[in-house]
Amino acid sequence: MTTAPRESETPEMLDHFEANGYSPYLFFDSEEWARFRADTPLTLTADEVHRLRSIDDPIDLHEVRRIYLSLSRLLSAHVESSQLLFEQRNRFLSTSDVAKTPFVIGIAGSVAVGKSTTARILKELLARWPSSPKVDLVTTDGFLYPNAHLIRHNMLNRKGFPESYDIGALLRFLSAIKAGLPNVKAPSYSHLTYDVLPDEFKVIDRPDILIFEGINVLQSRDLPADGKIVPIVSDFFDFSIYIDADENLIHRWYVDRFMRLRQTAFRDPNSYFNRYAAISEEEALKIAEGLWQNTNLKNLRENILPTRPRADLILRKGDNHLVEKVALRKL
Ligand SMILES: Nc1ncnc2c1ncn2[C@@H]1O[C@H](COP(=O)(O)OP(=O)(O)O)[C@@H](O)[C@H]1O
Ligand SMILES: CC(C)(COP(=O)(O)O)[C@@H](O)C(=O)NCCC(=O)O
Repeated sequence: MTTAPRESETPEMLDHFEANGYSPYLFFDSEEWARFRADTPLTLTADEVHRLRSIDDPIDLHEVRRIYLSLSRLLSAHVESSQLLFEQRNRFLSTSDVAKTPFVIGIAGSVAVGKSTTARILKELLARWPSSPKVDLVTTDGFLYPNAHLIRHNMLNRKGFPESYDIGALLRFLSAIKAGLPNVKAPSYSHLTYDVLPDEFKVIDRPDILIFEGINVLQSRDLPADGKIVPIVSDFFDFSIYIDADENLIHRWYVDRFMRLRQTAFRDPNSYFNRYAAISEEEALKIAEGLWQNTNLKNLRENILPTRPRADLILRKGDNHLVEKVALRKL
């Protein structure tokens, strides 16, 4: 049975385009989307999904089958066609000594929406394609300025906002990846110490696919005063995904996760948040609410949500982190 895509959907999904009575997206509910997996094999086990998911993210094998197999199949079509285009271009240039650069997939969305889980599940699914591609995953938090810099510039409470990232370093990293360079270093971040790890790098050595995940990956920059056009992160993407959910749900996920981390990660004396493991539940709730309202929600509204219409694919989650709707950009 074929599914006829609808050209309009709920107003909250893509209000801007809907308001204009047209949309560059096709919309599917999760059951329609699930059918596109066709005969894509399920290559993950329940235990592996359990291991890959973040704390408080209830994703299970059923959700992987329902949502992520279709996504893996779609991405396989995109990667294959980029390979074909690459071969055609080499014929056009009468050359065979240009190496193919990594296919880069960007994953954006709010803090606490579950980007990390999606990125890790995708990485495993893609690496298990019959062609066994080499797949790497890099998160943008490594490109945050160190806390010492944020404190010096009085912006520790702006962590995650555009100015808290070393955007030059981030663009240099992606340029090097897309130039096909070997052994490109990506800086690391620790959620435990809440800071970048000055001497820890991940070496990215010409993977077939690179997944690049972070709240800021679809953001542009203000035009500099000298009027020079500068590249933006998504110029380096071959495909981009935005993980979406109602802000009230993300709010709940953030606060619930904070309260759960209080009983786990925060107990580690090395945790930046260790001081919140010992305070009363009421006080801890106040801290979590403050971080959500003053930093993460503000950032979502001002800098993250406005980038949603740039994505090639939007996964809209409902209660319990389950994807309810999918929007796919028309070609
Ligand atoms: N304070 C913290 N201590 C330990 N782990 C954390 C902390 N905050 C977030 N994490 C973990 O870091 C990862 C990234 O979280 P986040 O940046 O909110 O993005 P997302 O929820 O979209 O993956 C998640 O796996 C989350 O569980
Ligand atoms: C590091 C973050 C900006 C998230 O980056 P992400 O990995 O989601 O791209 C975020 O986890 C964060 O620290 N936000 C600041 C407020 C807070 O402590 O929640």
